[in-house]
Amino acid sequence: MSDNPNDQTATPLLDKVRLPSDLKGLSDPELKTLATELRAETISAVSQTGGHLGAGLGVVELTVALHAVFDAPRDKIVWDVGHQCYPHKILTGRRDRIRTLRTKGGLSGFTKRSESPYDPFGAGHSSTSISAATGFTMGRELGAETGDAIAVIGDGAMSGGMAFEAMNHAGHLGKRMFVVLNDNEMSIAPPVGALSSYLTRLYSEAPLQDLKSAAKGAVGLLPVPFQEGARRAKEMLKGIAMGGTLFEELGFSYVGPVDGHDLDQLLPLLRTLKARATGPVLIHAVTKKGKGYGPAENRPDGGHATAKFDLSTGEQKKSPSNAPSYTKVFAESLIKEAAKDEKIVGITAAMPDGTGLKQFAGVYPRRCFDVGIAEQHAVTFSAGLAASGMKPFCAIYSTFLQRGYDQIVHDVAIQRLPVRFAIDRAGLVGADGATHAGSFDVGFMSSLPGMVVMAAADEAELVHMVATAAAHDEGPIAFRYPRGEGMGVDMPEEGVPLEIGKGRMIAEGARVAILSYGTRLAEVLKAREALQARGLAPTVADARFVKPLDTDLIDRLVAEHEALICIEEGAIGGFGSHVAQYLSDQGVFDHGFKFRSMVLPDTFIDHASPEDMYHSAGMDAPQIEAKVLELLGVAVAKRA
Ligand SMILES: Cc1ncc(C[n+]2csc(CCOP(=O)(O)OP(=O)(O)O)c2C)c(N)n1
Ligand SMILES: CC(=O)[C@@H](O)[C@H](O)COP(=O)(O)O
Ligand SMILES: [Mg+2]
Repeated sequence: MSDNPNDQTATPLLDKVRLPSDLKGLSDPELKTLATELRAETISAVSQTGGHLGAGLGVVELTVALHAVFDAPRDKIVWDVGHQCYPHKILTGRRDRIRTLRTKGGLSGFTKRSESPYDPFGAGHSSTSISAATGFTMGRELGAETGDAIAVIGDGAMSGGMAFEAMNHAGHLGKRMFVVLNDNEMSIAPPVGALSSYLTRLYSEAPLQDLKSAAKGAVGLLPVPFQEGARRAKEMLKGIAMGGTLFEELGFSYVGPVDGHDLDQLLPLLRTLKARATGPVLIHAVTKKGKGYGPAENRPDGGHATAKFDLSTGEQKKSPSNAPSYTKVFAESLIKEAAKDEKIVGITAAMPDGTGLKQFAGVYPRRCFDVGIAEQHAVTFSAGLAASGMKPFCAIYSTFLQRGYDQIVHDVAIQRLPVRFAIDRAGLVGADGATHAGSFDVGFMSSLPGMVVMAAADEAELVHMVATAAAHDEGPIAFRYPRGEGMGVDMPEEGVPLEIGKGRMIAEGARVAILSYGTRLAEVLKAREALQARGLAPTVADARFVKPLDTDLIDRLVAEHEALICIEEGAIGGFGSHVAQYLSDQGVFDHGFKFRSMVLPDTFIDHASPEDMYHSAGMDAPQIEAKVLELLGVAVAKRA
């Protein structure tokens, strides 16, 4: 990168690499140097962009080894979650754009098929890679023009149910494919449960430096005619032990544990496997999250995600906050409610920090459960708790709750069990992009009979919604709130349960009424101010509930206005659709009443700042103002 030979970020070898094919001519010592440069480049890039750092640093050597040995894009390297793929992006023709990561128009922070042929499968959510790799494998068996499939999956992701479903199937199919288990003994938080202890046991009982047992079982991978070659392979497999009964029972040959930072082990191992493996193989690589960058290694989460930071100190450049985050407000409110009711418990699926339940666990450790990356289990576990008489608050990001939908329908809603769903990261989340957008929960929760569904317009409302959920024992209830800071409103001392199914009037106006659901209310009020300056101030109300709908409020808005606009941070099929259904049932449209519903467009919106994303969705204050003017037939000059 730099011409200065003293510059620690000088990357002379990496500068010569544009595509994985450029690695083929490099010697093993050169590949080691390349790994050092790749790590430096990754750290330098993320210091300028922010993003997922620790996971990528943990797979630098694996990335180099996989690209040196396999032939992407014909061979399909499938990164689980995809948050560790920045070094892979640098080696696959995207280095020139790596400093655009997660920004508008820039590279995605995850693998993405539309971005590169070297990303054979997109991700963002966990535990999908083995299923996808099995699909590629069977495609090849059925004649598709594709090479080997290699899933690279972390120990956290491996604990997700899908990973086991896929291992079970792939083992049964018995076809040649590879799973690299990248075991850094970390999820975002410390990993949960028996699988984690099992993996640790595998390498504590067969330490990495155990050379004798290393090559022993590798012969088992090989077809009989290759036994002679196998003896030579043994030599190459130094440092590798055999074990992993669990994986073997599932039908995989287990190879490992191997030091995932040692190219002297990784390269010969992968070369041998590539040359000789006949069935499904699991390679257990032991790595360190944040490897090679002190500030990341020393963080309790291995530097999982970071804001932009100072390269020399690792100090993050976070903008000062003006208000508490919604997550914090949720956690503090739940702690207060739990002090009054010992039946309240918290459930998170591997996101104790992200959902604020770590704070709750600090006060009520016995009443908080991290179930690991297992959203389906989290929902049904909550249902079981509710059936036992407890009051579970199941706190899951909107996007990850999608994975537990059948459980919400079948285990919670049909049985009318009072599970409280705290739906964080509702709406557009910004840099994580479309895979992490919380766009669909309003629709999928509100379509369920008996489900009470709320959205907080600000952080004070959230406090009351936590209290409402705590008090609601009649059936399931959900409340949603966005990522990031609140509005900076005055906070109540204590939450007061809201009347179920009742909204609130915010500002009286004339001709047009805007009924807002969720935190777009702030933009609506900005639009109202602009319209007021034109003498056209609309009425503004906050629906609070999509289910049950406040039909009294809607009736009043219809009776007193010539037009109604609904707005929400969600996709088609949510709040606006419920209101439209109600108005249609009432025959309101028969009399020419004007109605508009402002929802997210029917498209997946790419990563950008949340403000940019809402602008491209047509949902910021000037766009709301324009919608009102259009409804009133007031002509205005087109905005850029
Ligand atoms: C379905 C789903 N739930 C939760 C997450 C949030 N998440 C992203 S990465 C991660 C930890 C993954 O741990 P691991 O697979 O061990 O990878 P590492 O970060 O340690 O490399 C979690 C919980 C997710 N992406 N998808
Ligand atoms: C990769 C992943 O799924 C998580 O790390 C996610 O990016 C966290 O999002 P928040 O930053 O909103 O907690
Ligand atoms: Mg891990």
